[in-house]
Amino acid sequence: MSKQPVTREEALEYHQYPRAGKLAIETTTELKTQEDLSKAYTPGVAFPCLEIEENPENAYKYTAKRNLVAVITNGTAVLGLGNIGALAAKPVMEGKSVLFKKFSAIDSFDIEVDEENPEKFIDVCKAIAPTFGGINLEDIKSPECFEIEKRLIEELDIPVMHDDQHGTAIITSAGVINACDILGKKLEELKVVVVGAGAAAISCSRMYKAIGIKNIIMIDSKGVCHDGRDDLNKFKKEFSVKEPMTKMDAFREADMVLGLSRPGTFTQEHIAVMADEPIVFTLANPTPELFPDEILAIRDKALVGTGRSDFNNQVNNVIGFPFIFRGALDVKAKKINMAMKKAAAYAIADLAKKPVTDDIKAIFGDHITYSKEYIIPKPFDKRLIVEISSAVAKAAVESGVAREKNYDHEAYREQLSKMI
Ligand SMILES: O=C([O-])CC(=O)C(=O)O
Ligand SMILES: [Mg+2]
Repeated sequence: MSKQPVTREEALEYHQYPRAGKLAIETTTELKTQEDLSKAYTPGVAFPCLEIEENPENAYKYTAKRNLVAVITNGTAVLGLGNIGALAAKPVMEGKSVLFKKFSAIDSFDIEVDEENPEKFIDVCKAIAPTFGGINLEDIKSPECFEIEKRLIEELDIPVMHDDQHGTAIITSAGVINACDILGKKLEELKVVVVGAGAAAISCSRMYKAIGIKNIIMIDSKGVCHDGRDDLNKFKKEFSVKEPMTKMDAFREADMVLGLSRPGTFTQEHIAVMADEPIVFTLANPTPELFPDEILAIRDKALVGTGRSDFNNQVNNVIGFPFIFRGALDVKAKKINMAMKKAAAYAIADLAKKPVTDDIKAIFGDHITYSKEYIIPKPFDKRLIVEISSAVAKAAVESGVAREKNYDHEAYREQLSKMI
């Protein structure tokens, strides 16, 4: 049984009115008089141009670069919809831009690049990079996404993050840390089945290892990734198990399944053979691998999370990218590194343990407390920006990737608390 709280008609209407799309551009300076015009445009505009020519750092002072992120895709792996192309990906990218603006006051352009060739795509990103303070890569298929991100990180001096990899890894790490805490399971003893072997799956599995999980079995569209297979790319090989086994074997007594694939890749029969109080994250978007009611019908003690806004435990990268970039931009970080990602994951996990604020209770009801039904903060929690962005900024400063030399943690937290 599937729940469809948002209808197609409602969603289409939302996108069509009051005007087509979800974004517009606004100006930040006055432009009323002839004098304003002379400052904003020629001749006055030449002065900041020359300042920047002399010292590129001045772009952070005289242009919108400092608070501007590009949301870039080529449309090759959009949500769980697959390769729907650059143009059809535009609503998702506009959506990400809206989230940047609403949740962390970051301006962004959505950029849909009709180019599947990784080298050419990298060239496009590098060529437009001067405009931006950061680049959020989105919905680019694997394995190409790994090389694209790696090269851009190496070759650009602004933070570049492929959100489907690291955003998802950070959030699901926070989720699994808290799920284990609540269920009394230990990360080191957890048996985890990862269904899907794309960008998010690989990145989550890497981060799970970094937080102490040892037993991971990865399943792609052909079955369990094991050493006897000759069709695995080097990323899947990182997680291949020694001996062949069936999907059902993989699920037997597993403590957790992380679904990052598409609807129907595992079923109630698989959930039925999992360990006591299984952790089930069905994160395919928009339609999960299995719906929560289908999971709970067969295992009423399961701890369930989806990627969607309409169920408990929304394990979605919206909790991460707006705040991670906020912290990175504010200390003019050159990169987003593992120290910053881990800091974000623990900040998210810790926030869920604190009592929720009245405005969250007003939306979701008084019952919202740290429990199986609430392991991850809600996207509308105003404390997210303070906790995550400050944790990321501090980690950037401490790990030596920040350009900002006078970072004051308490003052920054204070500033963040007034931002949204
Ligand atoms: O857009 C979302 O809800 C999460 C995401 O990045 C994806 O599914 O690709
Ligand atoms: Mg995505």
